Amino acid sequence: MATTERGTGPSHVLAIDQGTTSSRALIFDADMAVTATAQEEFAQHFPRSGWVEHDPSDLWSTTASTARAAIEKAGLTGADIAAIGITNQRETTLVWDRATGQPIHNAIVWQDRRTAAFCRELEAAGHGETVTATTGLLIDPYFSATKLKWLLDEVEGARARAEAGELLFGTVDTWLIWKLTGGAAHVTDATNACRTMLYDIRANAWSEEICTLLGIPMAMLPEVRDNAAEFGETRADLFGHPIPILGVAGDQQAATLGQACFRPGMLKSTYGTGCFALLNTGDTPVRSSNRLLTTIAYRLDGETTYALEGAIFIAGAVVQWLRDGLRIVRHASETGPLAAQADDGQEVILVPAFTGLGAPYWEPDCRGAIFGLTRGSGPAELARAALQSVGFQTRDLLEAMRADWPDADSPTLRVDGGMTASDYAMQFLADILGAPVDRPRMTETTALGAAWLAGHRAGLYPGPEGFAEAWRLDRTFEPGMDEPAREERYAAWQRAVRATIAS
Ligand SMILES: Nc1ncnc2c1ncn2[C@@H]1O[C@H](COP(=O)(O)OP(=O)(O)O)[C@@H](O)[C@H]1O
Ligand SMILES: O=P(O)(O)OC[C@H](O)CO
Repeated sequence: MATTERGTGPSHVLAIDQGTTSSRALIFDADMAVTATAQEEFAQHFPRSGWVEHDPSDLWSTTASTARAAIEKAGLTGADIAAIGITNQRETTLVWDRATGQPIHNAIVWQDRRTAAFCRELEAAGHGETVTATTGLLIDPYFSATKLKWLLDEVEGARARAEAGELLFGTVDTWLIWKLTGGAAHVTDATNACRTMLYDIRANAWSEEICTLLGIPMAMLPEVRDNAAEFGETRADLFGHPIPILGVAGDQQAATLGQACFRPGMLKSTYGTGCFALLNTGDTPVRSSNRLLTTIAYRLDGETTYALEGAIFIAGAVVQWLRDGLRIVRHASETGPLAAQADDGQEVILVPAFTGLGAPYWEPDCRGAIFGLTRGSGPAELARAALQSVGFQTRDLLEAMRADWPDADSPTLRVDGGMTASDYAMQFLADILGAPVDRPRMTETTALGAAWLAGHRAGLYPGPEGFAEAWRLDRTFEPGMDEPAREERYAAWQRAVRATIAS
């Protein structure tokens, strides 16, 4: 067993980060430093156009095996782990049998658009106001509620079994906790609950009104806890020792915590497959007039802190498209140097609406477009347009945030996620925002946020203030573009988006 500097008790934290394309596990030591990591990708299932599913057993097996691998790589055993923190892809929807633990269907992933027509019906029937006033969200297939309704309607016998109390609903955190605890706990946290479109973010309770509207039996919903709380204990046989699960948060909220955005006005943006920007608005759930989402940033000791969120569906995914679709690069890291070679005389703009547009447009049916191609346009111009599209989309979000929340004292943007490795993309982001962009040394902020919740609850890690002091800057990207050029470029982007939506 590993010895610890601060005594003989367990002093490490295991963070589980169950994402859209892979499951990861990280071990944090008593100083919140990462000492081991493990990662496994799993299959994506696309049974029809616009449908995206995960096999629940893949989510579980990759989580369990990466957790075991990380503990082993760190030279530890389960007995050295004081607590587990879980963070996860949000909104993805699972239903399983309470008695057998058997899922009734694959998980329906957040990106899945199968309920678009039903969402349009709900909107047309005038339910938009109730949904937004209650949940802070907009009616969209992105959220769990209509996916859950689809499962109850389409899987044979599901509705009757749910009404008889035989079926349980969960987002990915709930499913993993159920499996980790051997079916002893059916729980979630406030940040995951608030992405279901079934949760009243002001009352901090499941909304009976919306459950009734969608025909969701409330008995199948998990109990909702604070982000740092007792979520259950792992089965002893999993890691050779029972370990308490003491922290849970949806991945974007965990990144907000990991970036120590504890004060109102602080803003983070995470660049993974998609991009998610969250602005801390304190104890006020700000209602957006610009089609942003009002969401729970975190709930600690029963106190809720809210955020405005902008969700962009395609960020790093556009780089994957250059690599796997167009095959103009072999590695994501080649895109920045390639973009730097692009011809300044050409203005190629790519609107990457591959799965529609998220905030602030919410156009599920529009598709991507490229503008300004010339005979001389090639890989370099496309790479530049792809990386710049992420900056332009972030500016769209920040413009909407500024309009919704003028109190924001032009905050510095803290960035994280895989795509922040691209200096080119981060510099353009600062240029087009006309504001500095801070990249922390620790870019595993999502896992750090989950680890901090669990470690703080276990008494190992400091409270919010002490944690915020530990945040360390890697590099600030200062804006370099002059204002007329910046505004001209942004106006060209806006024209391109309008044309894409109209086409
Ligand atoms: N050097 C780079 N330049 C541009 N994009 C990058 C670079 N490194 C990684 N990416 C992009 O970052 C994304 C991976 O980030 P990650 O945070 O691991 O995403 P997720 O958690 O959504 O799977 C990929 O889409 C990849 O294309
Ligand atoms: O798994 P990620 O990092 O792509 O994040 C997915 C988001 O939580 C979806 O809302």
